[in-house]
Amino acid sequence: MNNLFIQGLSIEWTKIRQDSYLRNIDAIKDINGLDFKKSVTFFVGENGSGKSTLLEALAVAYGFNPEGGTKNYSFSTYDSHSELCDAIRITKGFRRPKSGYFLRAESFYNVATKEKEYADSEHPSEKYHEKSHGESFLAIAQKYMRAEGIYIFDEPEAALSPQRQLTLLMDICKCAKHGAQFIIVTHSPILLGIPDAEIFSFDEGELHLCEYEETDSYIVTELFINNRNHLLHKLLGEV
Ligand SMILES: Nc1ncnc2c1ncn2[C@@H]1O[C@H](COP(=O)(O)OP(=O)(O)OP(=O)(O)O)[C@@H](O)[C@H]1O
Repeated sequence: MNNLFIQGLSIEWTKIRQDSYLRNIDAIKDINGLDFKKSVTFFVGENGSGKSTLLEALAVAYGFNPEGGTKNYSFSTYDSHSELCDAIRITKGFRRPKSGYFLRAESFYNVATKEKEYADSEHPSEKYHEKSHGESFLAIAQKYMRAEGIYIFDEPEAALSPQRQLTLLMDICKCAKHGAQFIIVTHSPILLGIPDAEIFSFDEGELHLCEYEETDSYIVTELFINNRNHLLHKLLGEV
């Protein structure tokens, strides 16, 4: 027993159509239950391996808007979320989060637009559209991240420089140390380095736990940096 807000999930496959594409995603199709044991959980894997599909379903089942934001955001510019959202059952802990945010790179523009619309004199807009992509992304993460919150992030590194990824890493560790929970899809070898995190890999079929050094993000980055000339020669030949 731990004190996480989201302790695990299960999928009711009877609620998913027989011809649904979800049944063809190798890492998802055999999931019955999944337990979270650490305050920081990562989903890693190749493009198209199903990370965002599972993360989005988890976020929506927990009460977040499919396109992101706080739990108070309620809008939809397009209805693209999968039937997995209705089939997921979340095991909740006994604590209630004091804050929360579902951050996703792909619909961040729409969330920033809504933030402006929702603003009033008591809650002035942060004018995210007037900041650079990376500046606004980090600003929004920092505005909502605090102790005892629940945070579901889909590729938060997408707009961030390596230095700002380190800033985000520090903020995540600080909040996690004080009771926050993070579930994060990432390709970033920097963020994945967060100590004592649990990493679920969506590669090689069934979803499984792996070590930092076993992730492609680490292996490919390490290989490239330490063997750049050799690797480029192999990849590009005499071109
Ligand atoms: N509406 C849909 N209809 C059919 N297939 C879909 C649909 N949405 C997603 N898929 C497929 O489901 C698979 C998983 O997609 P998902 O976005 O979860 O991948 P991902 O691991 O998050 O990838 P990335 O790292 O590129 O973000 C992909 O093969 C994708 O083409």
